[in-house]
Amino acid sequence: MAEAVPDTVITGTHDAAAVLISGFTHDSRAVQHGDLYAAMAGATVHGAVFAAQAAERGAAAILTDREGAERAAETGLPVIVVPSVRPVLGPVAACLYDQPSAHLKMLGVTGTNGKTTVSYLIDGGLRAAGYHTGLIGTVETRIGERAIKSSRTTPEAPDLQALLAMMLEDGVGAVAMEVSSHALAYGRTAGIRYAVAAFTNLTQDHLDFHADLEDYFEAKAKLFTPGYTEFSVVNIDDPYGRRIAQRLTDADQPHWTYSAAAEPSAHWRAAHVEPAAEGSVFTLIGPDDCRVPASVQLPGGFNVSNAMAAIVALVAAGVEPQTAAAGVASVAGVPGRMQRIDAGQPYLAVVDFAHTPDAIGTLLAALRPVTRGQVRVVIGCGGDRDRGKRPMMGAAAARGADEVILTNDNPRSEDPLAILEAAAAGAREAIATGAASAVQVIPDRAEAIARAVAASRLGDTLVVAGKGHEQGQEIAGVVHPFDDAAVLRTAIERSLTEGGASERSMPL
Ligand SMILES: CC(=O)N[C@H]1[C@@H](OP(=O)(O)OP(=O)(O)OC[C@H]2O[C@@H](n3ccc(=O)[nH]c3=O)[C@H](O)[C@@H]2O)O[C@H](CO)[C@@H](O)[C@@H]1O[C@H](C)C(=O)N[C@@H](C)C(=O)N[C@H](CCC(=O)O)C(=O)O
Ligand SMILES: Nc1ncnc2c1ncn2[C@@H]1O[C@H](COP(=O)(O)OP(=O)(O)OP(=O)(O)O)[C@@H](O)[C@H]1O
Ligand SMILES: N[C@H](CCC[C@H](N)C(=O)O)C(=O)O
Ligand SMILES: [Mg+2]
Repeated sequence: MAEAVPDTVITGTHDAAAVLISGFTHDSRAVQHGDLYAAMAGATVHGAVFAAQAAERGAAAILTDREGAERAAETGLPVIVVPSVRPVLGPVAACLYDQPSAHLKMLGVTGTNGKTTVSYLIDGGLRAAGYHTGLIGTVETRIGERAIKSSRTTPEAPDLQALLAMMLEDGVGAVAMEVSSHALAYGRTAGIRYAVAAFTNLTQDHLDFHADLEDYFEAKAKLFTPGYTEFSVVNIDDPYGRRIAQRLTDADQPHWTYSAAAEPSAHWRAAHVEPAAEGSVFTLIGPDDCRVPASVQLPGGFNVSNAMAAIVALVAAGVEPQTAAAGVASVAGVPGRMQRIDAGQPYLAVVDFAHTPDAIGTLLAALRPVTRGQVRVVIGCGGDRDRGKRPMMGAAAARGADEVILTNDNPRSEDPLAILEAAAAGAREAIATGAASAVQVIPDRAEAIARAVAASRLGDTLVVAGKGHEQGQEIAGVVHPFDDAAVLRTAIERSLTEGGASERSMPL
């Protein structure tokens, strides 16, 4: 392993060469007997502070930097000292698990919105092509039919490589995975080379982590360079996608562009798009006169774009276009994405994961044409995340919906009312400049949903946005069980039998 990492120093009283490592983790709380514990500098603490805990839990050795070396040595375990731990996590983990990704067809998806959706659609296409598949992303990790709950969109490198090793062991041949900008900035995917990577779009998010939009873009753009990916698939309806495509063209790197807006210069274009409440049917036109009848069971024009990303990525990975399209068409839904809740109510009720200004605008624009009455949205903004997007989210909601109910969405360590006020300020601004929307603030999410249900009438659309598949509401560091789909269903059922709703609300 030392050869994999330059400038490595091994210290300690043991014969390090003879130490057997059975696993690898960066979290002392997850150490199992025989693990190598990576003690790294974090934003809040240095992992070496937990070296003793790792040793107690049975760590076999510690990987750290100069700052952590002394504390690590105090455990008496062999210590491997490298200049910086994060950059070597990927290569070391890949080495310890015997380079699992080298034996897997890896397909990566990045972009602000659509990663989870496109990954599920790719998974459908891979299955149609006969692959035993792996899936890694926000909602879950799947090894064939076995699902493991995800805690991250893209796991830290030791966990990621361990998952890939489990997949290989299980006979998986191809993996669809989300690659977040955090992952690219931190090098979580180092040690993996993607056969194909797809770019969906880029709009404001995560500016708590990235210095600015340009920094966020450059993190995403890394994936479309030869060290990361062999073949790139890029949405040129998006201005940042056009920049990536231009770079690929300039560097003569293999790539395909796609456009749901039928941009003539795109390698792949959508034609004859027929949108419907249940999804869309379209024709995919590609190089060499390729014409493929395609469809996607997820409603909204943006899901035509997502379906194109998936089909084009699959074809780039060697799947026949018809098979790829059939596999994508077979995906019945993605948990918490445009998920319809039907409890017999006379209006459309949907749970969706829109939690960026662009996603909220896109979502509401997609729901308007299928709504005869009012569009009503229940939405909040996460705490300890990009503060700049909150007024933008409030404004997007006010511009797209007739009625907006602002409510809590994981306030985390922040004051919930301060977060709501930031979103409300954006909504007020939008209304002052022409948006015709009624906005109210109901901090308690279950109450907000009940109030929205009580207001809904025949032909309306009610969308509960921002939490999608999430199963918890994090308030002051405590995660309370909360499932939008279940709460919405119960509220609808109750309204159908009892009618009425709570009277408590706060004026905007
Ligand atoms: C901003 C970010 O990504 N932060 C990550 C970062 O945290 P940090 O630098 O603050 O770490 P720290 O708390 O100072 O700890 C330093 C080290 O001590 C270790 N430690 C800490 C405590 C302890 O008891 N024992 C222990 O070993 C930690 O594991 C870490 O290795 O390193 C930690 C260890 O790997 C991560 O858990 C943590 O992710 C946090 C939980 C997080 O919320 N990340 C989110 C924002 C994230 O990564 N999101 C993206 C994108 C989401 C999307 O758009 O889909 C994702 O890919 O999920
Ligand atoms: N192509 C798209 N363009 C704009 N908005 C989209 C697009 N695809 C999905 N969305 C919106 O974004 C939400 C999140 O979609 P999805 O979960 O697929 O994205 P993601 O990139 O995985 O998000 P995250 O970064 O949180 O994991 C959806 O619920 C929908 O409202
Ligand atoms: N991957 C995103 C999900 C946000 C979902 C939303 N419910 C929130 O809590 O802000 C994040 O961690 O920023
Ligand atoms: Mg995701």
